[in-house]
Amino acid sequence: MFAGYVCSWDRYHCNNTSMGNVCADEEPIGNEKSQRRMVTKILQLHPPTPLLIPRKSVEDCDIEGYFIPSKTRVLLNAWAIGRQPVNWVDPEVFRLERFIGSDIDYKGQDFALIPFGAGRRGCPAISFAASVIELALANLLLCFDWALPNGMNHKDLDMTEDSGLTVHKKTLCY
Ligand code: HEM
Repeated sequence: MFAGYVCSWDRYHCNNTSMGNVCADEEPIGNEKSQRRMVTKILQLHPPTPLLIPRKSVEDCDIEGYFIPSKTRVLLNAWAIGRQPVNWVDPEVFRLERFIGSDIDYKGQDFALIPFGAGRRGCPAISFAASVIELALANLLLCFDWALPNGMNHKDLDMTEDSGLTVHKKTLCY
C-alpha cells in the first residue's frame, strides 16, 4: 500500500517498533506530522472534489495572459494542480519526505495544493474532514494487515477514478 510505505498499524502508529522510523528525517511515521503528510499526499493525488465548486467572474479580468470576461463560469482543476510538474517533482510518487520542511499542506494556503479549495469559499469543514480521514485510515490499518494478492505489484493496482457527486475509485478493491 502507498508504494510500500505503510502496510500495518505497527508502521503507522507505533513509535517504538523497529519499523517505526520510515521517514527520511528519522521521524516516526506514526507521529502527528507524518499523519498530516500522509493525509496531504492522499488529498493531493485524489481530491474528492477535483473541480471544486464553479466560480463566476464578477468583472473582466486577465490571469497570466488569459482574458476572462465578466460573468464567465470558471472551473478550477484541483486534481491537475496537485499534479503539475511545475509545482511538484514526481507528483505521482507517494513520497512523504517531500513535505518535510515545507509549509504546504491541504489547508489551501498554497495554490499548489487545494483539495479543500481556497479563500473565503473554501471548505469550512477542513479540520473535521481531515480528522475523519485520519481516524478512518488509522482504523483500516489497525484492523487489517494489508497486502496485494498473488504477488501483485502496487503499480498494477488500478487507481482509475470515476466521477459522481464526488470522485471515487472506478474498480473496487475486492
Ligand atoms: C474529505 C472531505 C472533504 C473534502 C475534500 C471537501 C472539499 C471541499 C471543496 C473542494 C469545496 C469547495 C471549495 C472551493 O470551491 O474553494 C468544499 C466546500 C464546502 N464543504 Fe467540503 N469537503 C470535505 C468535507 C466536508 C464536510 C464533512 C462538510 C460538512 C460537514 C463540508 C462542508 C462544505 C461546505 C458547506 C462547503 C461550501 C462552502 C461555501 O461555498 O462557502 N465539507 N468542500
